[in-house]
Amino acid sequence: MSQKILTVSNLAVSFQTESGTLSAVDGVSFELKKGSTLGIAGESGCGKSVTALSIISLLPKPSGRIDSGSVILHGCRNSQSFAGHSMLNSKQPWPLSGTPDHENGGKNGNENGNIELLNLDPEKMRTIRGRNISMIFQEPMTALNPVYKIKKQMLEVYSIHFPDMTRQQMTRDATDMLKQVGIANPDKIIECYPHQLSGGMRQRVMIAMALATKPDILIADEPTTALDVTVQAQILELISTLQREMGMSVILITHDLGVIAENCEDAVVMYGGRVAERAGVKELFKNPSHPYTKGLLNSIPALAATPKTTLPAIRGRVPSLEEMPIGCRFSTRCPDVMDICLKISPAETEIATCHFSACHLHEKTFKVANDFSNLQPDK
Ligand SMILES: Nc1ncnc2c1ncn2[C@@H]1O[C@H](COP(=O)(O)OP(=O)(O)OP(=O)(O)O)[C@@H](O)[C@H]1O
Repeated sequence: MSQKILTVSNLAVSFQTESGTLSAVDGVSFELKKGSTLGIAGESGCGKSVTALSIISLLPKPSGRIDSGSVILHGCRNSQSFAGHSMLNSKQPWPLSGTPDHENGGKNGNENGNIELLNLDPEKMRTIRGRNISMIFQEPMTALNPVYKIKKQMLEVYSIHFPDMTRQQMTRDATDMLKQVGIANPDKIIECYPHQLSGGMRQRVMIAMALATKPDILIADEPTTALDVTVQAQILELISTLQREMGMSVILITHDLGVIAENCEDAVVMYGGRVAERAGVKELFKNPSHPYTKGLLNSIPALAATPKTTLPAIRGRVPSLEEMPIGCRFSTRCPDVMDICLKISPAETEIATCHFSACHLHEKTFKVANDFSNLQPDK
């Protein structure tokens, strides 16, 4: 059984808007295994980014709010023990388990180094963010400051997390890191402004910044969407190489199931802010069960398909949060919709070992993960 590094349980997030309180993420649960890659897939607006931002407390304020749930970081490193080290020179992954969380004072953590990240003190969350969990975004220009050189922005990461390092050490480590992400002339590039670099180079710089602290977990939110196809493949390959070298765990967010198939061990398929299906990738692709997953898979073009083949698309579009249907959120587009789907949200059902689907079609056949007898019609 693989060791877990992150457990998300029943996460619920809402936004306060002019139309009222809108539920963006509702009862999302999954586990990230140590050293592995978990893919989160789904169409635009299904709650992938909101889930990721909730994990590191970066929901837009004040509108975004975590209503309930739990996010546990397992085996959190004690940051005191490595303050001032030049981490890039270490060939070993940082110890991930058994370190007591002294910093946490026992408030959100325990003696196994498990930390509840929701409602963590903002100061402590800042330490976790970057040091333990880093995130890279779809469009690096939104994360890089256009008016500062790469050097200033990279050194800021070091000075926040390793205040004991000298400026010289920081510059050396930053340059090494740029080299590690495949930038050929790092001494020159570090003196550039973001706009002087290509999209692929900027994304590499973002990855270098995110990995400068050798985080335990990297969250990559559509890291290649803004790039052309060849650069996409290079960036995904780079992430997976660095993951192996650093012993990192990765959450890879994408709308592309092909990317999930090639890069992930486990996958979560989200729809309308809920988990439709989750399983190991091999199992998911071999035995897709939720009508939404089946629809997504059917719409992937096959290499062997004849030209002009019409792909079966999922009818309709993802509803906005204001118009989300009661009952199953996929009911308005589902080819297998039944009466019950219009009234009651399906519970997650374990349809095979570690393979969960939230669909009424499966509840009668398989053991329901939650107690179905207590389910009430949605209001
Ligand atoms: N600040 C906000 N205020 C109100 N609603 C929001 C806000 N941010 C996100 N949402 C809504 O939350 C839902 C989930 O958004 P999210 O960005 O997580 O989707 P996503 O699956 O990541 O989509 P994409 O692939 O387009 O990034 C969407 O309906 C979105 O409109």
